[in-house]
Amino acid sequence: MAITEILPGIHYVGVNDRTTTRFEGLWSLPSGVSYNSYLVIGEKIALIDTVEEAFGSRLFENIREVIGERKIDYLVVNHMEPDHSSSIAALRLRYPDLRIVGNAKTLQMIGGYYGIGTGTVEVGEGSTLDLGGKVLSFHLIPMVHWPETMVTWYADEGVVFSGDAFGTFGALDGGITDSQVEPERYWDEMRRYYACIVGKYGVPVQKALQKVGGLPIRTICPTHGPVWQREIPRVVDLYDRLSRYEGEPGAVVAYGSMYGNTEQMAERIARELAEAGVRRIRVHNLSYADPSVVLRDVFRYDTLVVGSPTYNAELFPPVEQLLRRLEARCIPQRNFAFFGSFTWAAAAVRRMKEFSERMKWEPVCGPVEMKQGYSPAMIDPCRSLAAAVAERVLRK
Ligand SMILES: Cc1cc2nc3c(=O)[nH]c(=O)nc-3n(C[C@H](O)[C@H](O)[C@H](O)COP(=O)(O)O)c2cc1C
Repeated sequence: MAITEILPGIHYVGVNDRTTTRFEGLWSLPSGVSYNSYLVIGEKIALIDTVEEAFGSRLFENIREVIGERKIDYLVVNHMEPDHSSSIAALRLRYPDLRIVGNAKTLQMIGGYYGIGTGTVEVGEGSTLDLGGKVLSFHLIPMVHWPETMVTWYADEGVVFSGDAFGTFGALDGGITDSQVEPERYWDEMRRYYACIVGKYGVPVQKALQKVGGLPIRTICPTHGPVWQREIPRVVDLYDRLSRYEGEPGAVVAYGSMYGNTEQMAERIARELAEAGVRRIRVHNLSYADPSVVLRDVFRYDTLVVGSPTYNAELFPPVEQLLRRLEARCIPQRNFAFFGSFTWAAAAVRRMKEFSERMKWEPVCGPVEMKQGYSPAMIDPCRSLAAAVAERVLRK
């Protein structure tokens, strides 16, 4: 079997990106990201998805290494986000007879992005494509996380080409399948990818899981990260819990602070949480923390405590940004508590109360509001807030 052959006639031809610093211009990539693409070889050859345009020549080399001068007959486009579709135009130039397979929404987007309107094959829910010896079928999973998204299913081997579903950040350091890599390295990266990229779409992900969950899957080929075989139960369970927004017992304390006074409240609250028996506590100073890590932790844990100074009669901007991101992700439930500070006219605590009302998160207890500097007088109120939060975290 060739080095890239995952299963007979199915090859990994994706690439690693270790140079882009921010995915979507937003989310950090401390250990890179892979753009996965797969060749399915029957009597005819299909390529499933492409890679980010800047890495197109490497994709073409990888394809050539597997099939030499043979032609690709079909490109199946599961997902149109440009990190997977932006090599389509170059691929078409290289293989002019290539037919592009996608659903109606996909084909419309291919026209809009790449000006391609000919040599296409439109498929819908349950359509099949016979490669001669290998039959692929297509199943729509809209809004995971774009409207045109679909998965490709190869029933004979139980392989689902799942697009971004079940994907992770993190380049593939040598290994391709989960038995060739250390899976532990990827769980936090899967959470971070989910929270940043897919997080808003819990309901469509649940629908997709119900649809795909009915298939006897033995291999998941996502568009980012390892190919899943051994770890499928864990991967599906993680996606299920993330898309139900189910947090594990644990508390995130996220705060902003200019001069350290609100920070001292945060430190006190975290210490009191630990004293009360909470073991999983993650404290983030929002001016410095990586926003993708904060989002990951909020998705992971069931409790969130937020602190903010008043800043020009509003929340401190990094706190405001976090709360907006949480609102955008429609997280239905978290144990929530908040604290804040001001010097002459308070606003931060009021804004956080309004946030909890918009989210329909019933706060665990009343807020702690501090006027001017931190002093020992703040210890008791911080302890009371932490006690109420700890009781909720430990109740499970
Ligand atoms: C640029 C700026 C704007 C501020 N705006 C307000 C305000 O509108 N109302 C208020 O009561 N305090 C205001 N403050 C005072 C801060 O709220 C106060 O310094 C802060 O709560 C102390 O917390 P910290 O030490 O954690 O930064 C402002 C401070 C700065 C530096």
